[in-house]
Amino acid sequence: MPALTAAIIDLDGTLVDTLGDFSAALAAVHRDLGLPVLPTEAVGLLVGKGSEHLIRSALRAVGADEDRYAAAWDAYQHHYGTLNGRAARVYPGVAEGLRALRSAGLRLACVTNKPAGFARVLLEAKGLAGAFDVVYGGDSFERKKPDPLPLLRACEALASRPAATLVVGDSSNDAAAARAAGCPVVLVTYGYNHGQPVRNVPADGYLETLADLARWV
Ligand SMILES: O=C(O)COP(=O)(O)O
Ligand SMILES: [Mg+2]
Repeated sequence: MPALTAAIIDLDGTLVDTLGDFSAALAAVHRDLGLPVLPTEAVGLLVGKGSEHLIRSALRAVGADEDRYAAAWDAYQHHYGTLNGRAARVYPGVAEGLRALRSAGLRLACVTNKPAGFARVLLEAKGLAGAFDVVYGGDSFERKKPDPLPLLRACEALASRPAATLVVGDSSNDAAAARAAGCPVVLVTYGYNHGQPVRNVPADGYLETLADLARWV
């Protein structure tokens, strides 16, 4: 691997455990619509492919009609906006890992499938915003991860070649986007990964915590 000049880090399941926020917001949506509420573990299997996917999959999981989607989307914007960050916790080792990358001179981007507005508010609330040169969300470009587009745009913004830009994520979605963009990728072992064992996803390495990033720079 060439010397790294930048890193692109995923948000949900990598920097912050947001499952409590997702679960509370979806529960409020389903209550508003008079639908059954999904247990948190079931929500965890649906996180990582953006809000549209999450809302649609949750409706499908409780047997609701497709035509409830527009109302569910509006309710979700409201509830997630209100609850954003409340039940979310920064994972152990994150502050240390980000410090190691910054002190090695790397430029940093946060690229998530979460809408950019929600992502920026969450990073700010958790004291992580200052670490990042740019933050992009699932609504920043025409396509989201696993498409490589958001990662390629982040490389441009950071003036870093993909081969010298390390992607750090928690799911097959991050790995597929990184591979397609030509970026090396490491995956954390504590995230969501759609409920599948993350070590089955091909990657350049696996991290117990982001503090292990010190070995990569
Ligand atoms: O699906 C989401 O909203 C969040 O996904 P992320 O893992 O890309 O941050
Ligand atoms: Mg993630």
